[in-house]
Amino acid sequence: MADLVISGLRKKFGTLQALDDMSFTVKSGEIFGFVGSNGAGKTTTMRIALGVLAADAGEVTFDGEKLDLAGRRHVGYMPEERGLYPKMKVGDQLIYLARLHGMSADEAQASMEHWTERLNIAARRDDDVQKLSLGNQQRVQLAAALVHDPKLLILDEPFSGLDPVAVEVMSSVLRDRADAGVPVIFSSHQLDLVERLCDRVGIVRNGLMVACGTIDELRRTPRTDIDVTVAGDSTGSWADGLEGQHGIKREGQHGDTTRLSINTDDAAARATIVSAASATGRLTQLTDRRRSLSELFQHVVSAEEPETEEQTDAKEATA
Ligand SMILES: Nc1ncnc2c1ncn2[C@@H]1O[C@H](COP(=O)(O)OP(=O)(O)OP(=O)(O)O)[C@@H](O)[C@H]1O
Repeated sequence: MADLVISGLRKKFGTLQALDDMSFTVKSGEIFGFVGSNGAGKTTTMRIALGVLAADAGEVTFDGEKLDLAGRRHVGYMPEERGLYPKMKVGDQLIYLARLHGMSADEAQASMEHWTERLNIAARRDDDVQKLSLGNQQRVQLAAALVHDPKLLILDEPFSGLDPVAVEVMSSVLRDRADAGVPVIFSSHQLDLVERLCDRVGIVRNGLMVACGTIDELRRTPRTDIDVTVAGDSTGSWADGLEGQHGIKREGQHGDTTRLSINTDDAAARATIVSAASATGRLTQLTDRRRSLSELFQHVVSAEEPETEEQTDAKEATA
């Protein structure tokens, strides 16, 4: 299996620990969404995978082999700082990049024609890159990542700044590549898009992968949100102090009907909620809420920082 495996990457910039034991796998044929707050360590991870930056520790393998210079010829990379030659024509530039990666002149020409057509920029082949709109430059940048028929795709925020049509074109290209067996990893802050497109998602915080899996796996957190609507109660206070609840949000009120969202980690809480609600008024709705990726993200990223050993020691010393 041609999987990309990132194991135990560590990277310090001065005193800043940008990556702290970053580990995850992107499987052959899947689209992996790499998300996290600004500065969480996504670009640093991708740069190390590509070899533009050296790690302090850890390794990156592809298809079971350490990803070295030879292996990197088979990677399609879209850097965060876009890297095209502004004064070169789109077609010439793509052919040049394909040739650099070892394609023959005929293969490079055919591949350039294929990708410029697929990405709807065929009419711009003879334009200098600098004359294109930013969105079209981004399409060329994706074509540059694809033109040498890579076996692995690493894309840093490929969707930022694209119009909805371009988003659809890029999404379908990534899905096709994944269907052809290519592992695809991309970073993004567009969580709706990540949720729609990705087979698996990794959420990074402070240089560490803190949650990783399919959206459904990520939803199976120990806690659930239960939406409850009760008629005959205009306060919603019936739920205050219920056993097993970790937070109550008032979602709405209409006349004497109140809707609450109760966050709970207790399997028995549902029964407690039903009996407390029924004792207050008429229970008209009770559903487990499916959290969006955006809600999961907020939950994971804003979770309390685990204490460091030093902090625990300091607390114990002052106790
Ligand atoms: N060359 C560098 N020198 C010093 N610090 C750096 C360097 N590159 C990155 N950093 C720092 O490392 C941390 C991780 O940065 P990184 O660019 O990997 O985050 P990111 O998750 O890609 O963020 P964003 O979503 O904003 O693009 C940040 O605090 C950043 O300021």
